[in-house]
Amino acid sequence: MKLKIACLQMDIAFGEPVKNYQSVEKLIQKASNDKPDIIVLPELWTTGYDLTRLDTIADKNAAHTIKFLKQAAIKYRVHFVGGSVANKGDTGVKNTLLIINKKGQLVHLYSKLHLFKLMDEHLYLEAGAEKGLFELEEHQFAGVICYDIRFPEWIRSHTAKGAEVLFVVAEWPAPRLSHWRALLIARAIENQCFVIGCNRSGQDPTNQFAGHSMIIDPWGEVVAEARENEEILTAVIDLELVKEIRKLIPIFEDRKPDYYK
Ligand SMILES: O=C(O)CCC(=O)C(=O)O
Repeated sequence: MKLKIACLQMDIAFGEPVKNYQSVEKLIQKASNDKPDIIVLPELWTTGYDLTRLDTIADKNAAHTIKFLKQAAIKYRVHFVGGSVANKGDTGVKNTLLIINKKGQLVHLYSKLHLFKLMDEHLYLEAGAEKGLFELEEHQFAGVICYDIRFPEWIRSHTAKGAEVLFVVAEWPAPRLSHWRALLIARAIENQCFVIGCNRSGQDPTNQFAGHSMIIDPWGEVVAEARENEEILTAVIDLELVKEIRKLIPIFEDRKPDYYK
């Protein structure tokens, strides 16, 4: 099955959800001219890293964002890996990835498991407890968030269950661009899966972000890569390639998980 992917590599207005919904609405409309199957948004796209104000600006139960993406999914007949948003629940705020299908149904929610202490996430966010696995069009996919890609065992726990594409939504800072590129390519090669990394561009009061969203095939080849500024990055991926490469070098059959404990 072939899928056209569009990553919305966008700048994010710091702590201004209303502005961000408006710019995302325009970007979705623009991306839709190309008739993508899946639109991907970056991490914390409604608020950015305005952590000290998250409690007031987070979306209660992600309800507003879910409604917004459901309407767009139906209007443009497109699936959303809807980036992550600050999602306020009863016990605190989580950094939650939203998967909405083209019928406008909420398919899955995944909240970031590994909180990034270098950016104080652990002081303002609650970690999630669910996996990032989800199904669209009868195929298995996985979605994770930014720092999660530094935990290959977490990613493997998804691909070992059949995920053929790994979506990574991020606010990855520019000083570690070389890590972003190397880690995404490594995750693609070692898991023999497509990796779609959707990063933000621009800056906030403390960070310059890297951009460089990437679409990587299961052989580790970079199919498409954005530069540092706002851009809609598009590519068609063919899931047959996952099957072919997993057959050529059958790492999932050759694994010895009993020895890895
Ligand atoms: O791991 C890194 O270097 C960046 C992680 C990050 O920025 C995040 O998880 O938000």
